[in-house]
Amino acid sequence: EDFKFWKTQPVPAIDEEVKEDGPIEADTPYDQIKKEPYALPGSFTWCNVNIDDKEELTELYTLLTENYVEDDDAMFRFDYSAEFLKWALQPPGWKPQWLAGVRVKSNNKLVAFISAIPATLRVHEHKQLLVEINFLCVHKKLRSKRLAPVLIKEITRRVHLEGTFQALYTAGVHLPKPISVCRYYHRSLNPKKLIETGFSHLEKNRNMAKTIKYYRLPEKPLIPGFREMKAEDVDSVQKLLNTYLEKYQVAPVFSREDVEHWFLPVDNVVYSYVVENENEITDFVSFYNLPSSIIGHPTYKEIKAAYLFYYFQEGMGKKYSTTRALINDALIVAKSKSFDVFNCLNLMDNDDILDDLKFGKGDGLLNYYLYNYRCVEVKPRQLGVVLL
Ligand SMILES: COc1cccc(CC(=N)NC(=O)c2cccnc2OC2CCNCC2)c1
Repeated sequence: EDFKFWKTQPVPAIDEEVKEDGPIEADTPYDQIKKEPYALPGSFTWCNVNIDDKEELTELYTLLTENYVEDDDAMFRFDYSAEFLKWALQPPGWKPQWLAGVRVKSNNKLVAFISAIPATLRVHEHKQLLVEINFLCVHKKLRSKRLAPVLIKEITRRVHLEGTFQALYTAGVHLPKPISVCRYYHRSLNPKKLIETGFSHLEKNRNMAKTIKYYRLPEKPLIPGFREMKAEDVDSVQKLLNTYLEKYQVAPVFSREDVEHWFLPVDNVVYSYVVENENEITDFVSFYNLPSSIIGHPTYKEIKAAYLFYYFQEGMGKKYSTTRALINDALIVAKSKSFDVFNCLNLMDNDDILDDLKFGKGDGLLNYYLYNYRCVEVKPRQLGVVLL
């Protein structure tokens, strides 16, 4: 019945009104942490998915591309690429035992997965070392065997063993208890394909020809000094991004290594740009490549989707660009790289530009959660953390 598992976990009750921030339970002393993995149903066994091994990386890719998150109408499924997964799962401080898989004993088939990566998150004034949980996936044929609770307990145990007791995660489903509830938005770049695949529909009073014109973008970015980020920019980006994110109530704090890993461009994975004028970086914007398979479509197989990642503007950001101009240049570059759609959430300052830049409201919500940490509710525009 409702939230049987979550009622056993250190998270606020669904109807609790959180009044102050803080851990829900104390750190577990090492000698009280279970040293052996949680029991799995008979024919399954735990493994660490070794994504440095090409075959195992492909096994993980295949599990996710066939069984991971779909949209509410089961028309699209995330299709994270193998290169993307390697990037997403091996940031500074990553641990092999935090890429937990479940295999069938008889044929060694990978049938479930969950991951944790380290991060530093500032919650109001408190800097919290925690993990980001992501890619929880159970093969479609093993649903309702109550495997997800076991995966969550096992990754929690493995994270506890490394001395970490808080986590951050997102989900489309409403669980006890979101720290923030965000809406998602889409900006058409290739409206013809999006309409033909059913991702979006023609607005009333706007035929296809008018729709193509409505979403048309320039060939090249408009902001003077807008260029790809490079290694020499890392120090400036780290300083200016961490400073910019201080305006949000909940936001990550990036080390220099974090900035190198998350923002130096990687073909087909992450795209990052800076605005440089008079030898000074004043603006930054990034987006990541997350295509979606189109389930059972005869002609189109994929939606090429870009997802807004982090950005900043120095000072009041009015010197060279506004948030609008900055995201607009990201749209222009994404279009020039043949993305079909540009997605984002209404967090950070995104809400200010959604209408002007012709984003349409998505049909769903993305809930943000903290594990073992009470946090007074955060409005989306006060949230500065973007997960993959
Ligand atoms: C278009 O293909 C889809 C395939 C699967 C699910 C969805 C809807 C959806 N759930 N979208 C989002 O969660 C989303 C929408 C805008 C921006 N970021 C998002 O999610 C990110 C962050 C959380 N992990 C998934 C990727 C769409």
